[in-house]
Amino acid sequence: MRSAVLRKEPPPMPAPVDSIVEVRDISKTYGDVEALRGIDLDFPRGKLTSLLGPSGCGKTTLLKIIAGLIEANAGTVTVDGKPVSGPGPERAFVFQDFALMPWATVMRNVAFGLELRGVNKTEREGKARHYIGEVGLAGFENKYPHELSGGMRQRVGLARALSVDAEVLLLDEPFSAVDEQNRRKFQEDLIRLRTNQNKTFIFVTHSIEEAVYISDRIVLLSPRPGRVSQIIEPEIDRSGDPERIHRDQHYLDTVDEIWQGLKQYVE
Ligand SMILES: Nc1ncnc2c1ncn2[C@@H]1O[C@H](COP(=O)(O)OP(=O)(O)OP(=O)(O)O)[C@@H](O)[C@H]1O
Repeated sequence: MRSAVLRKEPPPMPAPVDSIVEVRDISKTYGDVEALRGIDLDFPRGKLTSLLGPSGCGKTTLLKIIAGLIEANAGTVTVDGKPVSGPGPERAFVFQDFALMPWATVMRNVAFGLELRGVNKTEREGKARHYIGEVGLAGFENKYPHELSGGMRQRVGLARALSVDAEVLLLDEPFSAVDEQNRRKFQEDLIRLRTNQNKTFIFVTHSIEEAVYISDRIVLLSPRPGRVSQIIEPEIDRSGDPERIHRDQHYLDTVDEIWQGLKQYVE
């Protein structure tokens, strides 16, 4: 006799996430200030993850620990399974203030990372020219930083990070110093670059709208000491007109959901 018991199929195994950066139990204090406590995070390869949270929750600190620019008090960061003990060629940091050399042209600034690695002039300038084009600065190769707008200087910083072929790009509020128009334009460029270049981006921002608009995944940190409070995957369809996306109900609902979670921390 056949059993009457209906057996349920076991649930399908979730697809394994291919993480390029793994953060395990990271804590950081500055003197008496506890900035981060017990951070565990995986950053999927080829995706853009934003770190979002109230001012002072340790977003920049976490980014700099991943970059190897500052040391954690406890915990580990690995990139492709290798422990981070300082800056490395597989990671590039785009600074908030662009950190350009004022006495050097756009070309030299963009090629500088390659120059430091001993790449010959023809090769490094070829590569730099390609990325200058990718970030929309073709024709500005021989200009100096003071001849460029804030938005353009920021693009130079991004082109420099792209040209060293780092797999992971770490961006610390790259849009904070530019006007709204440039910000929108750059967000779109970043979405395009993420798709075309297949790089992993880790991005610090203050803006919920920006995080939802550009991110595959958003990590919400709680107020100091920063801990992971929520991970959101906005799943926005970015194929259409950016204006339409900004009015899309799913986009607006996601922004609101994050705001509801964050507003308790804002006086
Ligand atoms: N070098 C430092 N020395 C002492 N305290 C520091 C240092 N750097 C950061 N802090 C403190 O650690 C905490 C976390 O700073 P961090 O800049 O990482 O936060 P954040 O979330 O990026 O802030 P914001 O959103 O305001 O840029 C803050 O309270 C900050 O004042």
